[in-house]
Amino acid sequence: MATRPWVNFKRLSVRVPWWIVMAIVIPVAAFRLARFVVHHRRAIPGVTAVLLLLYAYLRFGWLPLVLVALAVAGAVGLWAWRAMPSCRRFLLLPVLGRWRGFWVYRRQWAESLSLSGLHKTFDGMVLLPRLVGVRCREATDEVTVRMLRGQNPELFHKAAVNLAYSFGTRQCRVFSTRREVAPVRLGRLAGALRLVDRVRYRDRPRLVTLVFFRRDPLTEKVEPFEVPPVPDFTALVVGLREDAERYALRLLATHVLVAGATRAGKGSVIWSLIRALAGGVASGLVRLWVVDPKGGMELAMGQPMFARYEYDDFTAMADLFDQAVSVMRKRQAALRGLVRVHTPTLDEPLIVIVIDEIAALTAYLQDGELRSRIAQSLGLLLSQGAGLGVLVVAATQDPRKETVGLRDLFPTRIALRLNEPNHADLVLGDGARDRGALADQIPVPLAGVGFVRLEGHPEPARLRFSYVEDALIREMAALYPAPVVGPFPARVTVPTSTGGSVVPRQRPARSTSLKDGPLLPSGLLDALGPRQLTDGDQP
Ligand SMILES: Nc1ncnc2c1ncn2[C@@H]1O[C@H](COP(=O)(O)OP(=O)(O)OP(=O)(O)O)[C@@H](O)[C@H]1O
Repeated sequence: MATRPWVNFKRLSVRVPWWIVMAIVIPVAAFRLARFVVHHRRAIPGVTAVLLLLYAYLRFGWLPLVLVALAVAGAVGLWAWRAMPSCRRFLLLPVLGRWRGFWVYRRQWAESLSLSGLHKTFDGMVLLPRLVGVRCREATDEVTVRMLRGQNPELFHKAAVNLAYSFGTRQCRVFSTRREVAPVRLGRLAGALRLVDRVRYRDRPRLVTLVFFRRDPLTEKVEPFEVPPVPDFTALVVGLREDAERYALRLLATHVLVAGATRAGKGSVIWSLIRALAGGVASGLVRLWVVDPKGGMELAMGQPMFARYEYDDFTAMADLFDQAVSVMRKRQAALRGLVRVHTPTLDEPLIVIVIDEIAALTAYLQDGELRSRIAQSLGLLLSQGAGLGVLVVAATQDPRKETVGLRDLFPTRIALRLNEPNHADLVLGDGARDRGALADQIPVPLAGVGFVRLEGHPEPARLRFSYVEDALIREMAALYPAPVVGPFPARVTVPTSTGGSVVPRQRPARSTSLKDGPLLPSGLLDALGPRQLTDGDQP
């Protein structure tokens, strides 16, 4: 016998007047859509595409949608197969940015910012910083935020950790200036483009950029980069930044101090830099004067690349610095009134003095007379040598003033793993640690990871220097030996992996005059400007 239902829903149902519902829903939906499009003009192509697909579906059914989906998937697959980098840059990362902007950031914005203490109350209203845009990079999400009136970037620095965890990441860095800098414009339209750039890249103090890390690209060892035949002293690629972009060090007219606890990877900074300069070393445009006071433990393998190499005789080291001062003085006399920055040429090359442990010369050296002689010469070089093409690149384990009294004379400073929390401020300047340079928290296995100040950015950037293995150093030494020239010939033997030593092939230096023009890349010539070239030079 059929059982009757307990409740007969059909009898309870009410007839819906659909025409009334549609008369309300359609205008409301149209109005909201129009408002969305007005507020998000960039979404117009997407909205148009969705409306067209909807129309196609209503008119012709599923088939057109399936065909469009197949065509789009095929085109994207082909693009990714043939040119993955451009596909990532122009399609995949922007799409990811849209998605994460909507799903991760906008959806949780009010809650996360309020709970992180970044809201304010005014006139009975709760105000929140405005999310301006989200851009995905290889490893990071860059979220641009307009601060409220009465806020400054320091508030965001303090809230950075809370923000990171609120949005499901472990690390958030706050930058108060633009992440990207205006490109160097060359060619016919350069003038007009520079004008556009001045507007486009103008300073906007009320915007901060929150950089959230989806993954840390610095946990993997960074492979050495290719050796440029002509080094660009304004941009020597030596490492990888936390946003997975290459880090280029500007060596032109600066001195570099590398500070790091023992086994922090100071050697990898020096070798990455030497590798980036190797092309210039072989051509004679760069001369490396190397001082290795730890008895040649760190740098001996690259000896053929060095125009001068001192590792056991402290008097010879002091002489080397004195000779560097006299080169500097000669250049001063020759260039006085003509240029402000020396342009390296084969006759007047860039002299880079590399010191593996500067404290061994300025603090630990027992002979007080020699120590003060070295300190005086170094002081002169550091205060006057940069513009004259006599540069100092020094490493130290201890960045305190007692050990490196000349610390503040190094304009470019790199902090690797450090022993004390306050050492980051000593190296990178006051407040660096508060702005994210947690150099004392770099794990021991992450050798070669450190912080630097990028030009124009108050917040330090995190990066990892490339690791140049011993075998590659030997190969570099054989491929890019310094040309033999007087008056300071290098004492050259290369230790081999089997314990013996060889004398590498060395080429005589090619003499040139200023008439041949400096062997510099166009980017550097542009940076130096036409005033820096003497009459006979051909850029
Ligand atoms: N950039 C790097 N990437 C990966 N591993 C590295 C890197 N730099 C150094 N290392 C590892 O850390 C070890 C110590 O490196 P390195 O000798 O350069 O440190 P250091 O700071 O110069 O040491 P010391 O204070 O003894 O002079 C190396 O043997 C290597 O295994």
